Amino acid sequence: MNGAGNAFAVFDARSTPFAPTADQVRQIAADLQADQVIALERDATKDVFMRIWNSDGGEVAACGNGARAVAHLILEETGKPMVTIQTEADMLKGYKAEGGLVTVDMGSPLMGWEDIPLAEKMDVRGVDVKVGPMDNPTLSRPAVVSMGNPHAVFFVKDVDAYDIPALGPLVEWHPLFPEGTNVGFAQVIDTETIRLRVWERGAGLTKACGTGACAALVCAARAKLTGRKARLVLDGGTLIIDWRESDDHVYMTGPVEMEFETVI
Ligand SMILES: N[C@H](CCC[C@H](N)C(=O)O)C(=O)O
Repeated sequence: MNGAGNAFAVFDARSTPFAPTADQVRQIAADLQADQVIALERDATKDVFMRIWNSDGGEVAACGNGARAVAHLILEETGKPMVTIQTEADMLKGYKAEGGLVTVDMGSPLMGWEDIPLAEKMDVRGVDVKVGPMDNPTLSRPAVVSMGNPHAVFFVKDVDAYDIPALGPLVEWHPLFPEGTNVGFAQVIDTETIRLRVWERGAGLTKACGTGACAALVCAARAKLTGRKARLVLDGGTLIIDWRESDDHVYMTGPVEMEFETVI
């Protein structure tokens, strides 16, 4: 399945257990050119439990576009107006939106150093990660936030001016991030539009990143660079991110496509 350019291999494990090894995940992701591998499992109280592995084989707790793809599947399957998806990180709600789009309520952003997590106690507004020459760093002072997974967002003048495959890994596994981090390169176009490219933890430069889009909007709004709702323009598509004051939840809306389905 494809969510705004993010490619997923989704396995329905509600009847047949699916517990791949890291090597098997890597092989599946390579064979199907998937950014993440996702397994749907039964859940005692929610419509489905969603497990997520990055293409490097590591299991993670959150995947925004993956949640939208799963929401689309379960909304179609059940005909319900809203579906609940449990992940390691949070309980998410999925809804049909206008124009065949799908919305997922991603819950509240987490901003404590232990939420991200960071390697030491600090005010997250003071994170000073430098990349490149110390006297004239290529990147510095990312905004950091967790959407159930860690994100470091650099606000830059031109996202296309950066060698993301060279710079991304230097931040992804920086010692300040003991569990690694996703690395966003965000260019504020206007108060309602952000151009975003993401070097994903465990998956590299992808065409879209749902939690990355949420993270970039939250960090931009927190810094008063945009309002609390904006269009996030990624290489693979556009997401509407709305960080609502009413409940502090971040709502992500965008396209989902079933690329092909098979029985194995
Ligand atoms: N690479 C992310 C997981 C997938 C995130 C992305 N595909 C999304 O849509 O949120 C991580 O390691 O936290």
